[in-house]
Amino acid sequence: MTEKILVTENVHLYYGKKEALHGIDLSFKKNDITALIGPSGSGKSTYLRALNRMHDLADNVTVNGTFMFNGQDIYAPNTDTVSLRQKIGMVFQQPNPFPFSIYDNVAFGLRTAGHKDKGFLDETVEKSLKQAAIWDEVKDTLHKSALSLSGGQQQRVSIARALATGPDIMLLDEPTAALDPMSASKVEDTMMQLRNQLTMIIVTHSMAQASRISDKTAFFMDGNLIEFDNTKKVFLDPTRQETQDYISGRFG
Ligand SMILES: Nc1ncnc2c1ncn2[C@@H]1O[C@H](COP(=O)(O)OP(=O)(O)OP(=O)(O)O)[C@@H](O)[C@H]1O
Repeated sequence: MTEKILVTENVHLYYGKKEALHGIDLSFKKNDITALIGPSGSGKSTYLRALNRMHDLADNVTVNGTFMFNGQDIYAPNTDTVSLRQKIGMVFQQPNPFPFSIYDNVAFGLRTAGHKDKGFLDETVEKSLKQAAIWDEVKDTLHKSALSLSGGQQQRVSIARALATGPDIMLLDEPTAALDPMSASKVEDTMMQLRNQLTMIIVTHSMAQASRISDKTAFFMDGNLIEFDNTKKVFLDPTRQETQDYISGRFG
């Protein structure tokens, strides 16, 4: 049996009275990379943000449905959202380092979780920056401000920060969209290197990126999941006409 790390069923989400997701059923296999694709406004980011309860921070959002992470109910009233987000980390479109040093950025989640031991922090910061494929570029400047780095480097530091707390799942919302092509390709390489180490769910507008890096692709339209399958199948032989039209650039 294939192991599903995250199972969502019948997900409905409302912004005020407006229904943005109309009953999404989507499950993720451990260590798969899944691309969420679809036209602007189709609900990809809305769905992604529901997976680690980012909508809790807004007061007009209602989320209904089942969200099970390793058999645990993400929306159970006793869920600690800080530890949830350490296990289901997030990387955003705009690199968002804190105005601290590179080291302090990566150590941030560990310190929040109460880790103080310098040896442990040093080791984990180094390991995370290596995993995010940026160690060689920053190892001599760890105490410089993260804001002094290029956009692509900042994005890899953001990935390292998310990795430091040992997530099982990483949510990435258009992580390369704000970067120049060279930086985008480095961030994409980083994701490829993380393949098999954790489960990744990535929202992307780049069909080329989705087909290059993902195992599975989910196509969203108007708040509905239209098609979900192996990436090759979705791109080469989609079942639904809407998917075909979207990937061939007829709309979106
Ligand atoms: N904070 C919000 N308040 C009200 N409506 C919202 C909010 N955020 C998104 N929406 C609406 O929810 C729907 C889905 O938006 P969402 O951003 O999830 O789409 P998307 O597929 O990620 O789009 P894009 O590719 O442009 O990022 C859209 O109709 C959008 O206008």
